[in-house]
Amino acid sequence: MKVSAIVVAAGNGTRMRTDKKKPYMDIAGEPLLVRTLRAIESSPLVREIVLVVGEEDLNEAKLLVDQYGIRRVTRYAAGGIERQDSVRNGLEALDSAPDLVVVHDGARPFVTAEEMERVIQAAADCGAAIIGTPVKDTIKRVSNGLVQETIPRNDLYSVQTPQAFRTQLLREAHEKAARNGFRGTDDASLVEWTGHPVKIVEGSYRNIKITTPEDLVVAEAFLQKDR
Ligand SMILES: Nc1ccn([C@@H]2O[C@H](COP(=O)(O)OP(=O)(O)OP(=O)(O)O)[C@@H](O)[C@H]2O)c(=O)n1
Ligand SMILES: C[C@](O)(CO)[C@H](O)COP(=O)(O)O
Repeated sequence: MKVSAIVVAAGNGTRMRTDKKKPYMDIAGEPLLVRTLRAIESSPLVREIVLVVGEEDLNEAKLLVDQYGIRRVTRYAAGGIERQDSVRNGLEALDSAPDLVVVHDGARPFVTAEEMERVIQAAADCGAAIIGTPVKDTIKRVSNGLVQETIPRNDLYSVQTPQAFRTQLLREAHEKAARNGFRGTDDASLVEWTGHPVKIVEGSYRNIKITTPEDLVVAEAFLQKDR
């Protein structure tokens, strides 16, 4: 079974509020993107990685990959306006047609080989699988500053990446979404929208997305603890 990964790292990182672009920011001595690529490479199942970065950052990304000896990045693609566009560009850049494709955020450096294996196995069984964790907070729907309702959380999950799919299924979902103007914040939502079931694989609260400055503090604390 051939498995390829698409790592999307072409976002603006606006919520991080720094001059340096988020994937190239240093976290405890190493760029965020390098940490994420190493985490993906720790899975023996992933044979090649397509790295999606901002067009203007292609040279910087290639330099990092060389400098840090990341071996499985075989192709690059330029990012799009939204995450969904970046994934689509990554899909188009895939070398051949792998059996499965795993999409992962460049901003999630704490994914483990074990999580990758479980999500890949689940996708091999049923076509589409994603990592998620049960919601810990109480969730309320709010409108105009007023709580409208409290949503029972016993069946709510916070969804992460990696998300793994049969390649053809993900390609068709992206193509259909593009034709119909459907937008989603993750790849699974496109597949769900086509009517195909998506399996949830229980993940870890450590697999955070580095989004705001507080996340850097948490990330450094995790790394400190692991030393
Ligand atoms: N047009 C985009 C938007 C997002 N991403 C990637 O998708 C992942 C999740 O995005 P997130 O970090 O939430 O968003 P950013 O766009 O990077 O940040 P912000 O929303 O704060 O601008 C990140 O690895 C980001 O680089 C991407 O490749 N292309
Ligand atoms: C795909 C994702 O990581 C799932 O949590 C997330 O939706 C991407 O983040 P964004 O803020 O929607 O770009």
